[in-house]
Amino acid sequence: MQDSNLGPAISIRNLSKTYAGGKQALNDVSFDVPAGQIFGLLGPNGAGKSTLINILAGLVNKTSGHASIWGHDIDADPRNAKRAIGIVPQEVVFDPFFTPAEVLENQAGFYGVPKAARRTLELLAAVHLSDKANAYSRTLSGGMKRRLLIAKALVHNPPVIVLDEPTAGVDVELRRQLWELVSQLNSEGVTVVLTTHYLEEAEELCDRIAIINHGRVIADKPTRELVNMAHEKVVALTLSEMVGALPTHPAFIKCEAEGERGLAITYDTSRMNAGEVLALVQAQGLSIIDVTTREPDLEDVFVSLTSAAAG
Ligand SMILES: Nc1ncnc2c1ncn2[C@@H]1O[C@H](COP(=O)(O)OP(=O)(O)OP(=O)(O)O)[C@@H](O)[C@H]1O
Repeated sequence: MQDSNLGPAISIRNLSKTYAGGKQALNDVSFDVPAGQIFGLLGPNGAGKSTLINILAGLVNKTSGHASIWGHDIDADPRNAKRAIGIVPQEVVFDPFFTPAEVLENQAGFYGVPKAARRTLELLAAVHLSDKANAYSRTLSGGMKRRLLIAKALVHNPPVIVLDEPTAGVDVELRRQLWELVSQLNSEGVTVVLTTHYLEEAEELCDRIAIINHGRVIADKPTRELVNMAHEKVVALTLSEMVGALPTHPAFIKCEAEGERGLAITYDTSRMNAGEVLALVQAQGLSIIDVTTREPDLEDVFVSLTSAAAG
């Protein structure tokens, strides 16, 4: 059973990692993963996400700083820190001659889970693999293997699981299934950390998101707040006649003609609202016959934050 923990599920303080060749993969990283949440760790390729996960998993040694999992410091109490976390790796690695039930039994044995406390059939049911319990792993589809990996990470009943790019390269249907599985686990009380390249996935699933870039944390906020950081919106207008001179205003970030009678205005939402944009366009003598707007999304924020940090 899980021991109780009143603090964050994961706490990371001033964590740095420089690899033997001199590459600094993490530079003074600090953040908390609140217990009970789905937490997204985002960043471009090479940002340091895998390094961070591998440190938590005990597979890579940090250079300096501290990390604790469910209240257990990874240096002072590595045994309990490891027992508190289940890692779902990016790559699917199974012995093809074991069956899903055997894969889970072997993993339970590895963690020293007594036979009576094992949950093999329950876990297979949770990942919708009951009917494959005794099939060879090599006969499973890619999606089934990914689900089996999740069950494998759960055999020791960890309060925290980390999924490294769980939906990389999977089709839309399987992605939806995995999202449901993650949400279901979370609703049962498991804290979930996931890394992903799909911003839509992070926006849909995660309560909170940290963005890491060049080994540094450049944002760490509730998802809603992060998305609202994009102070840009677009109104697309269809005008009754050809656009001559494009309308201008200091709060317009961009104004572009689209086709013969279209106009796309990107404006600063901290300075005006859509109604004011329309009024300004009309005041410049243009007659509007249709309007659509586009909400900012996580991608807008991600691009602006990571490109700002690169500059
Ligand atoms: N074992 C290693 N030895 C030397 N450098 C490494 C090692 N592992 C990773 N790096 C370097 O550290 C940096 C961070 O890599 P890391 O794999 O943590 O990034 P990532 O954010 O997980 O990227 P990706 O999304 O591509 O997996 C990269 O520049 C990478 O080349």
